[in-house]
Amino acid sequence: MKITENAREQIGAQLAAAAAQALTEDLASQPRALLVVSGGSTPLPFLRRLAEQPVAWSRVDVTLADERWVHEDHVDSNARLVRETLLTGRAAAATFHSLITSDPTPEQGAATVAARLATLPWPASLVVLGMGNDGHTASLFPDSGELSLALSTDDSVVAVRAPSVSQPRITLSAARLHDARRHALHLVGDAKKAVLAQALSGDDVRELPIRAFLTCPLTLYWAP
Ligand SMILES: O=C1O[C@H](COP(=O)(O)O)[C@@H](O)[C@H](O)[C@H]1O
Repeated sequence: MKITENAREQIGAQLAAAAAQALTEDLASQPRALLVVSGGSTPLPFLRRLAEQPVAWSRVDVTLADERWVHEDHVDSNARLVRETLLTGRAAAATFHSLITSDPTPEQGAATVAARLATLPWPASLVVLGMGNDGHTASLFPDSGELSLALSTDDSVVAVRAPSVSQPRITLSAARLHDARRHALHLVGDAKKAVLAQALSGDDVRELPIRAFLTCPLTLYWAP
């Protein structure tokens, strides 16, 4: 295994241990706990490791920070990623809440998804955010016409279209993503480290939407 792969496995394992601890702590004083995870490529080692953790998974709800509006068996589906990595082994007992409906567009499905999310035990025990090289997190894209709405609305979810991505998306709003006891930012690679440094040195959220979460407080899990 290469050194970077090893470091990425290790940081994924550290985040998995922290997520398990957060869920276990909260489950000691509440009947159910909620975990919000991100999609994309970065979370794979984290989700695989988390699936092995000893948590009372039958009392855990899991949902996503955002989703591409594709069928759940599509290669780009974040739900598929969660089902194939996290919802295996011990964590198969968790209850997953998808951000997708059978509606043809996220605009048509958003109300159904919001109603689904309203049944979950907020605040989440942990929201795990990722970040793209353009500073987007969840589906809060700098070039999206819906960015201002997603940053300001009290609604749970927002349908998003952005020139930089091919598929329509649905994202938890900034307000909903803030509604957690703990936040983690999971990044790999020097390019993302540089974007984070840039985000920390300015304050225009529309330029780098990750800035909306830098004061959560946010625990950084980074590997080269
Ligand atoms: O599109 C997305 O991108 C970011 C980062 O993805 P990665 O592949 O670079 O890890 C992710 O956090 C977000 O949830 C996802 O939908």
